[in-house]
Amino acid sequence: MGLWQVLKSQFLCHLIICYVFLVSGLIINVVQICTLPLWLLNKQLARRINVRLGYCVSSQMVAALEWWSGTECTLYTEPESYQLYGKENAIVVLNHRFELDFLCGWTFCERFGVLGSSKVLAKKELSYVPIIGWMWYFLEIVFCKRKWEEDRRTVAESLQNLHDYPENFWFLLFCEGTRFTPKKHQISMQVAESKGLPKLKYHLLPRTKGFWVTVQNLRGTAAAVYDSSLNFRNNQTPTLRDILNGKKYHADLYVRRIPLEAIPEDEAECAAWLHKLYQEKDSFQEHYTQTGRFPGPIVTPPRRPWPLINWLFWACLLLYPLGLFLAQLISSGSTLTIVASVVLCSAASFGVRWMIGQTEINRGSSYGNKEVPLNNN
Ligand SMILES: CCCCC/C=C\C/C=C\CCCCCCCC(=O)SCCNC(=O)CCNC(=O)[C@H](O)C(C)(C)COP(=O)(O)OP(=O)(O)OC[C@H]1O[C@@H](n2cnc3c(N)ncnc32)[C@H](O)[C@@H]1OP(=O)(O)O
Ligand SMILES: CCCCCCCCCCCCCCCCCC(=O)OC[C@@H](O)COP(=O)(O)O
Repeated sequence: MGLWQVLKSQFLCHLIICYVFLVSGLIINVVQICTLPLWLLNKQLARRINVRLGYCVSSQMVAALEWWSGTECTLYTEPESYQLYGKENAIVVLNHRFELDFLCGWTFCERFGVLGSSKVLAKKELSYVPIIGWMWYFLEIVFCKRKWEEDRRTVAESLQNLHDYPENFWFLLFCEGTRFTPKKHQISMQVAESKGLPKLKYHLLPRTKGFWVTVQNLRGTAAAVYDSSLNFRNNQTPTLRDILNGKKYHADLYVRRIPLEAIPEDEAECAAWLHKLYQEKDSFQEHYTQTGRFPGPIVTPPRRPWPLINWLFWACLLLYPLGLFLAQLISSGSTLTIVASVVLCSAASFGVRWMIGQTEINRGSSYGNKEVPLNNN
């Protein structure tokens, strides 16, 4: 192991990265709150400002993946489709198997210039996560409770608000609704069987209602669905902790562009279309398992320097006052101040651990884990 690699695994480095993320994130949350009056005066300007503020936060995590861990991301797609990425609004359908799938998604958003404006249909619980969750309110992220009776109205309304969004965006949908575990897979395949649908090997059975409501409400706003399949080389399943430790991975992403007009408007037909899509996605994963690659040509966009520059900017801004504060703290010799600082640091460290825990599959929700009465035809 080289010296640089040893350095990356040091707790002090993680402390610095987390400190910069935490403090800059909270500053950005405060600035976002300050943009509230602007929403009344000039909504489009407020949105554009928030896109850039959001970028300052999300791109720090992208920088950790691309520059700190050095993870490589390869894109398999048709060159004609590649020309359009980042230049139109799109609905992205991605498999949900990895703790880092959202971060790989963000990386591609960054490379195509839509990171600040990227959106997702996210579970409501994520809106309470400090910094990221709070930031998402201002980025008009669509939250759902995963209870269709409650979601059908709120999700449709939030999607309608995106009609006049001033920047190109990608709207991410994890149609599986939860991350893959063997138990959730087993239960969802029982549901598939009860519905007379073919079994999937690499995916959970997709939930079709969110997809239908998204497509219907973004017709005229989004031009296409990007059917995306992610995998990591050598069967690896990286975690956010691995990335903080500077471990390098190689992600492969396969994207097919499907014009939105190709998707049926009728709810039942749209559901059938999505089930067929997931059967195709399953065959792409099988191809990957057999051959170690996805079908189609490779056209990988290079990583860009902006996430690193953004991180360096915040690091310079925030590490200097921290150094001054620590020097003063030590020279003051006040036990009370020292104890108060230690308590504050411990609370912050606990907070970061909790946030990282949100990305871990073994701390995931029980959604899709419960046996359902199988009375569907
Ligand atoms: C190109 C690179 C990528 C670019 C990336 C772009 C942008 C990045 C932006 C941000 C990144 C941040 C990422 C953050 C990640 C956060 C993601 C999440 O939070 S995922 C969880 C929330 N999202 C979803 O759940 C979406 C999918 N769900 C739905 O669509 C649901 O329908 C719903 C709208 C949420 C409603 O939920 P509900 O539970 O009420 O679902 P249903 O009504 O659909 O369920 C009943 C239905 O399902 C059948 N059923 C029952 N059990 C199961 C089971 N175990 N598996 C499958 N199906 C099941 C049941 O029979 C009913 O069937 P039917 O519909 O026929 O009646
Ligand atoms: C620069 C790097 C600094 C690192 C410091 C720590 C930062 C921690 C940030 C945490 C950000 C969390 C936001 C995104 C989390 C996405 C997790 C996810 O994918 O959600 C899962 C849901 O889809 C389904 O949930 P389950 O039903 O599987 O349960």
